[in-house]
Amino acid sequence: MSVNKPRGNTQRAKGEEGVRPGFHLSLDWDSIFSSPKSTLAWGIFFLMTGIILEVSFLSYIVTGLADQSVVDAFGQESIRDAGRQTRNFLGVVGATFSHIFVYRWFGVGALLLPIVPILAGWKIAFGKELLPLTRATKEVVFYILWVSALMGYIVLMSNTENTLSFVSGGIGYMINVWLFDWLKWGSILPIIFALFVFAVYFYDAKNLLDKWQTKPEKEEEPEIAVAGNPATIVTEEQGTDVESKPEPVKEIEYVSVVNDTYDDDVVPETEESKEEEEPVIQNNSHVLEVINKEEVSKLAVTPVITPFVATQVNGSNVDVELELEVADALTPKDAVEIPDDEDVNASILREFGQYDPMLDLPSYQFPTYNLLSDVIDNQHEKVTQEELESNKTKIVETLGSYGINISKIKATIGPTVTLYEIIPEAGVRISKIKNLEGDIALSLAALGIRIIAPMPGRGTIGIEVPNKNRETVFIRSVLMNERFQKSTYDLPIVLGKTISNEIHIADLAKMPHLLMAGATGQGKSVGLNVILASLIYKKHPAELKFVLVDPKKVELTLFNKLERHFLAKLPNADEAIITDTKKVIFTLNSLCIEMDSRYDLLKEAAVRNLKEYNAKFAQRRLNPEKGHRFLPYIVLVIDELADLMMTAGKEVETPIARLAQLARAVGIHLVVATQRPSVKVITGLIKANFPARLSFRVTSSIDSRTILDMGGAEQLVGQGDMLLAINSEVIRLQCPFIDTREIEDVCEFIGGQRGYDEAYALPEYEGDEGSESRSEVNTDDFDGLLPEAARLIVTHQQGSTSLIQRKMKLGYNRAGRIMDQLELIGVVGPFTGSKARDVMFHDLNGVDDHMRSMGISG
Ligand SMILES: Nc1ncnc2c1ncn2[C@@H]1O[C@H](COP(=O)(O)OP(=O)(O)OP(=O)(O)O)[C@@H](O)[C@H]1O
Repeated sequence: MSVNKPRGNTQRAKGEEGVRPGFHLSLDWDSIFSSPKSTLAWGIFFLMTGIILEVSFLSYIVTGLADQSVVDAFGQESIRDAGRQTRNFLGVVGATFSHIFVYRWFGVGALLLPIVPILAGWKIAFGKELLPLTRATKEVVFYILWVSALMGYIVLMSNTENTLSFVSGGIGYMINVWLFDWLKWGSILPIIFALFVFAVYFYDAKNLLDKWQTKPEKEEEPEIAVAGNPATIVTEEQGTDVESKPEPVKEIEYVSVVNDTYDDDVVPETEESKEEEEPVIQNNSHVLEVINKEEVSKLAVTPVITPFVATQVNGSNVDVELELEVADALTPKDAVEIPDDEDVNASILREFGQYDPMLDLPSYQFPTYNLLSDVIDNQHEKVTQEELESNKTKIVETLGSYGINISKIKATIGPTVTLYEIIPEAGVRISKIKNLEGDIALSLAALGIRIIAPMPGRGTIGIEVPNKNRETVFIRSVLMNERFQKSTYDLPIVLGKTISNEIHIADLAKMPHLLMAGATGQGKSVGLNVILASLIYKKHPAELKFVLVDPKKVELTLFNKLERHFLAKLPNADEAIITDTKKVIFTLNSLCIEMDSRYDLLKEAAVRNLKEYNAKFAQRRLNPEKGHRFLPYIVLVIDELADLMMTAGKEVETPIARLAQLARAVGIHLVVATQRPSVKVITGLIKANFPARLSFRVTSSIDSRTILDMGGAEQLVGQGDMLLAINSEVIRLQCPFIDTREIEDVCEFIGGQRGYDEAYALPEYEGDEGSESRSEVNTDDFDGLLPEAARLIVTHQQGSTSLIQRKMKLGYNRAGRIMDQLELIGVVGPFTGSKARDVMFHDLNGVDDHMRSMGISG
């Protein structure tokens, strides 16, 4: 727990010189407080402390004076003797504690003190709050002092200091002695005033009073209380407040992510708005004041938020009626039309705290690292001195034989390759070295030479030579890496180890999509699994959903177990992992609908991206009654694009391109892998929208150029050796290795936990039934020129009615009818306004086959 860290630091600061440093390093406060056993032990410790204090205090109240002499004599006689004499139920310890807390300090008010350790202990031990801890602690502190002061007044006024001073304790008595000098008997007034101020601020007494005043004549008054009961009374008793609600989250390691997701400055904003909105709801004169302050929009709080309250309190609509009355008194129209981005319902926020999606699955446990194999990589020396020397000599000799002299050479040993950086003598042209790439490779007799001339930002020329013994980078080591664990990215993914053995972590949310290519067996599937595992280890199921498309049918099936935690699927779909091309088309279109509806929500909330939207939702500034909901990130993973493009062409390309173009801001990100990085698969449209591209080894430099816009990927050495190109930067990385068994264990670990009732539901795609019934379309009514028009449209790749009109010399009406029929049979997309319709086929054979399958010929 982060709260404990300072303790470790303080210790270090104080006793650094005197204590061996190793001692401090071995104290892992995090694990002391976070392991289940120690949490239970600490919880019970606090519980016991609370109980001991309470028993001691109660006992002292009964036997206090008798024990006072024992406590006073403490230190002058043996503990044993003192123990025998004391009458406290808990002996000398009980008597001493009570003497200090009751007699010296707080009097009977001290009886409240043990509530704090008891609540804290319960929370630590059992992970649940009996009452909200923060709020209860504040109350306890206030009442201890207040009761002490009140008792002090009574004792002082009744002149019973000698017999009853323990009732008020020293503090309460002294307060009254001081007040008495000023106010005589009137010193009770500040004491009562303190209670009043506390009640106003802490229980929002003014709000309650206002509520009571605005509808005194209403018979429904008691009903409101009843309707509000389940939520209101519970919260009042429990005293839920903004700070206390998110506390359970802190107990899971997750807190850093939560903090990142929601900006810190959110809280003060909420606090302010709390204060300002309350008058608006209830009192006309306050409303006018607010208008003067140009905070008109806050009026919208009234009608918009109340239905939300109503739902929260068992669907009662009493509050709704009340609030509409107030709004009518002003300008109801204005009030309704004001956008709801100012809809901050302070009372809901105060009562329920910030919305925390993770509380849907409060007991969710993140997968542990021991599910991953802890093989320590080959301990033997990876690259020997001889290997380095011999490569160096060969490089120097080869270049020398072409008249290129080197002034300096430096080697960096990476997991898969060693980078030799050379500085040629002055006057040598870089292109000359680049041209000798093949010759150098030949003379080094090694596969996978890659020459980087010049190394960006280094002023050198790099030659990467594969190591004889390569290192496997195991997933466990990278996921346990501190940089990954502390990463604050929204969607952190580990991509691999760089040549200088650093872990390369990227934020998929910023990428914002990733295109992967690689010939068969070069590590694509392992790479995809690594990406999925990174996200699973960092994200709570409430924050992230996967849409998994696996046309190969075998690669992603293991993730099936995550269905009720991390997967999203179409309603009525049997399997969450999509293997069928037709279903892929539906899913992609459904994702487009999800994207559009998310955009609508963002627009209505007047925010620019998903993060801002969710933060606003968490602050309860968006009304679920209006369709607002917490939006998890969605990551669409397609394991084999080539397959889909070959079978469905435009039908797949168009939605993918649309998602890639637009979905970033609404938290939908794509990871698309393909074996064949040909231009037919990675079309210009797709490529243009995937700025981040990753290539494992490919078979030709043409493929490398298609995916990376540069050669080099054909020179990689396989088994996860890869090049990552983001914008114009290219990095060579070794992908971590994750085994099928490890994936299986992780998925089983998560799948075995309580999940959601079902997978995250994607919106229904209406084309669903439409396309199913395409084969049942009555083709008899179709225009005889339909096949010809279809070919014309496909040839020109332009879905326009005027094209049919011009080329086929038809009237507008007939051409229009034909266009509608083309849409019906799925050759063109729906009408999109002024733009031409999308053409769903890109070759004549495809469209002919399609028409034949529908019984249309000609
Ligand atoms: N990062 C890695 N580290 C070590 N070995 C790896 C790594 N990635 C892949 N391999 C090895 O390569 C083999 C093939 O990997 P993978 O199944 O990921 O290839 P692929 O590109 O998905 O092939 P295909 O397209 O045929 O499914 C793995 O079984 C593993 O032995």
